Amino acid sequence: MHPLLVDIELVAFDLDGTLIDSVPDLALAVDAALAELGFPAAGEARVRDWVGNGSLVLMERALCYSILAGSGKSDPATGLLERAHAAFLALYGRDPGANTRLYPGARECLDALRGRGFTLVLVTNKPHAFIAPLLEGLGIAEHFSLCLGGDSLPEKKPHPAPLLHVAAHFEVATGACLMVGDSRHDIAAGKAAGFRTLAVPYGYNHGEPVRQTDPDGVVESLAELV
Ligand SMILES: O=C(O)COP(=O)(O)O
Ligand SMILES: [Mg+2]
Repeated sequence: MHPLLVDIELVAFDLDGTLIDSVPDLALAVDAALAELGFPAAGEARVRDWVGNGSLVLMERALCYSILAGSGKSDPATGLLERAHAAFLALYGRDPGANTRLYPGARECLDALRGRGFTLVLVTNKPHAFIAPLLEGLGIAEHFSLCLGGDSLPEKKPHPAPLLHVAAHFEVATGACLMVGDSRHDIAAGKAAGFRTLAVPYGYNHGEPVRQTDPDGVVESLAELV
């Protein structure tokens, strides 16, 4: 077992970029939403760097890019962003898991931790409505005792509120909790909540190495954790 798990009771997992590679489906929905509004596709490589702050910010980044590329302006009107976001939610919601896969090691890690009695929770910035279809499609819904989305509480990561919420809900001291994530928002939220932090370097962190955020540990694969 990884040294970071010593004295840990609860493990909070990020979803996108940590457990699942969801960018293929996110990018399809972003590009389809942009097309509905008359903008050209942004493409998967760009979308990869825009994931991490929830769906509204994702579409804001996509619109800013599209408008900047097309006209030199970078400030989308509020109405346009609302329309783009609504289009994204509808398009992504049709089949959010069609091209989404678990990263190597993720299932083994969840199975092993669950088997050893850890409380597992999911804390993602993704809208809550998409969590169940994705987890059920991948066969990992039963592993989690609680799932929070980016719209479950007034604040989302990097704010510590979702992590403080899960620690309080299960009556576990924050020092006995570990946050596992791929982005600076996960590590910042974990540190601010008093959790131990573990980063995976293969996910989405706005194009920068997540090691720069000084997590307590880094694993190349979640299998290393167990
Ligand atoms: O939806 C996002 O922006 C990111 O979701 P995550 O918190 O699971 O990485
Ligand atoms: Mg993530």
